[in-house]
Amino acid sequence: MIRFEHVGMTFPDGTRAVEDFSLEIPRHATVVLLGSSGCGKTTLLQMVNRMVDPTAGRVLVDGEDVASLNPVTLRRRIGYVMQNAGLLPHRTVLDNVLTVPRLAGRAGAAEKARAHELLEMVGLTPALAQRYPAQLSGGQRQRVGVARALAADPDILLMDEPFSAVDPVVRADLQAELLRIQRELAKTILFVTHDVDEAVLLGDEVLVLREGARVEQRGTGEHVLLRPATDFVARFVGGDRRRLHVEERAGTPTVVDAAGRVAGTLVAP
Ligand SMILES: Nc1ncnc2c1ncn2[C@@H]1O[C@H](COP(=O)(O)OP(=O)(O)OP(=O)(O)O)[C@@H](O)[C@H]1O
Repeated sequence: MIRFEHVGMTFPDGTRAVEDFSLEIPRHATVVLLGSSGCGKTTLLQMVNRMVDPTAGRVLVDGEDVASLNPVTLRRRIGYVMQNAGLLPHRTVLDNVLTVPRLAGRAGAAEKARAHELLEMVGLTPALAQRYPAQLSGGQRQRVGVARALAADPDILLMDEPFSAVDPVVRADLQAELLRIQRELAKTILFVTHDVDEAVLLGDEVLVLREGARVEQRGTGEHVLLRPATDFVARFVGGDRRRLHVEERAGTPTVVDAAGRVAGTLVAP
């Protein structure tokens, strides 16, 4: 469980990245922070693993104030997947996945076997384990990033626009893979994106943010699409340009993609 209690962040240069933000993310849920560039999404995410310490309020992980926890120990408990994967270039794929176990002094046969399992889980063939990041495609690198984040078996995954640097087809594959992994592993996921379709697809709950991490709307993705609470949300989720839209099917508001396939039904919040 992750809980933000009235957090604020004013950087030393006076930039007020987060004004007053509160949120509780239940265990095993995926919550998506959706908003345009600079609205404070990354700052919020990084408060959870103490890459940023808020200047107001507090963040709790499983009931503990993260400010009271050692940042290094905390980060080993929390998986972090960033844009462009952030792999170590001079380490093989396998070694990259073993980064956290190695830091914790546990990179024996059992951890190596688990790393191979994780690579398979994210859809990579065993032959890739000995390659270096530069010898992989962007999509493969992102998969390694996800495997690395899972290697310490964390309860929490922080994902900061993890799929934004790949083409739409690879992106759709990675999203499907994440949904499958989440069904199997049931992590608590905080996911940042500026892609509305991605937010609707992945989020049990979606928060639409604007500058200062002000919450314009929160609810299921379908609700945000069907009933934008403000003009800002309506503009942000667009109308005609959406791949996903809502239409009435057999009396039920149904989310349909551009090809007419059903992506979900609307459930009251
Ligand atoms: N170290 C810093 N010092 C000063 N301002 C900062 C710092 N880090 C971030 N900011 C500012 O805080 C605001 C929020 O930044 P943040 O990276 O959280 O936004 P974001 O929503 O994640 O954006 P993006 O989608 O572009 O990654 C921005 O105005 C940014 O310029």
